[in-house]
Amino acid sequence: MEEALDKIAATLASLPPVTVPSTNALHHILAADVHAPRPQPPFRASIKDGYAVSLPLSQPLKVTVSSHAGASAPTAITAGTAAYVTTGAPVPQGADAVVMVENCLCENDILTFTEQLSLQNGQDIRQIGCDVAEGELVLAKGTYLGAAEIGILASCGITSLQVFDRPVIGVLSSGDEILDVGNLPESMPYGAIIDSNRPMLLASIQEALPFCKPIDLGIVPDTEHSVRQALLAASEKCHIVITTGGVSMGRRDFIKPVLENIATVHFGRVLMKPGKPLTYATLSQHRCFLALPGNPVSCFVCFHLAVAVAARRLAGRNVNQAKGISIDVSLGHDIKLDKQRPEYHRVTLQHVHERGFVGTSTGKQASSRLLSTRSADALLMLPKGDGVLPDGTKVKALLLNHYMHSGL
Ligand SMILES: Nc1nc2c(c(=O)[nH]1)N[C@H]1C(S)=C(S)[C@@H](COP(=O)(O)OP(=O)(O)OC[C@H]3O[C@@H](n4cnc5c(N)ncnc54)[C@H](O)[C@@H]3O)O[C@H]1N2
Ligand code: MOO
Repeated sequence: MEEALDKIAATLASLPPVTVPSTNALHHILAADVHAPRPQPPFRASIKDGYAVSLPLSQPLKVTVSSHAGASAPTAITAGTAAYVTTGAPVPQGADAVVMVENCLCENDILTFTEQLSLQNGQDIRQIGCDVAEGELVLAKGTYLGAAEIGILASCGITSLQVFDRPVIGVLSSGDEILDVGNLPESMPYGAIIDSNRPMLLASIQEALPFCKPIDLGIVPDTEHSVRQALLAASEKCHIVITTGGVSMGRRDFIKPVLENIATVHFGRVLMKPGKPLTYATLSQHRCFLALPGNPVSCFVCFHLAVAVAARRLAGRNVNQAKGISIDVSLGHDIKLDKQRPEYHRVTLQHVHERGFVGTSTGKQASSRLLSTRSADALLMLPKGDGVLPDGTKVKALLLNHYMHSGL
């Protein structure tokens, strides 16, 4: 599987940069460094509600100036005078420190102090540029733009910026037996199956890859002609086309032969459980197909492994970041290994004192049993082998909905 993921990461590249208004920048990845056009604060600002004074301190002082947040530049103070200042307000020239109101007594604009004060030069004053210097690099190329970054852009007064275009991912189900859940007949025909893959994958894109745009491509019947037409049409409007079903060895499994005909197939089988028939093909370094097995759980697992890598790569992540985040998890109970294939076992995670993250299996791991994905937080990456891994064994686990900032 590692090799397959490396292949996906190596054959795709970031989509071209586009300019977007910063109000639409959420979930994008920055395509160019952003520098602060002005310092913050842009003027010396008071940290407290109080009185700006010059040093050395004397008393009483005459309060000659009042400076509020948002006011225009206040008049300078001179020896023997002070300025009333609110938090965030400009500190007048001539002032060296601010004394907070709790330490002051002011009657008829005559200011005295309630205790002996030893003030440092600059005390309770934010100097110009102390938060952000003019020209400072505030967001580097490659940064994922979440809520915090949107705030930083606004605080710098940046209204448009260069980001990598968002990958468009189309989801197509295949199979004569597959029915749309929104359009079910009164009585279900014999052999019919409700399409759970498409709703699950469209939701997974929104949940795990919020930087992508999902497109519902519906259901295609099992004929070579319709599969071919559907894939060609989909590839015109999508960067990634996900298909589900029809990718194994059956007589009506047309996805693979069609892909071989219209694209470059890089692999058509992977030693993994579930997901063995996973197939990957490209049209260019910006357009690809990921043909996922029809079994619902295989679909779920292949999405979090293969589709996620492709999407992160197109969205601007480098080869290493595209692979997602795995953490050490301690098994909460014995787990039997598969003799033939490395397995991606669905677990919930709890953080337990002195044990760290403990993984508990979601139960029977059959690739048809979608309940094995219920509430799953991670995929344990189990090696193939004989026997069981005992309770407490440390195993790597891929986080399913992990932290965007540390690698997406
Ligand atoms: N002779 C072999 N047969 C199979 C092999 C093999 O190596 N040799 N591999 C098996 C493995 S592993 C898998 S996984 C499946 C994958 O088969 P397909 O991708 O061709 O999927 P289908 O046959 O179309 O469907 C499999 C299963 O999933 C149900 N399904 C399909 N689409 C949906 C959907 N949208 N929503 C819900 N359920 C869906 C379908 O009804 C079938 O039950 O192949 C094995 N066979
Ligand atoms: O690999 Mo299949 O995906 O066992 O069900």
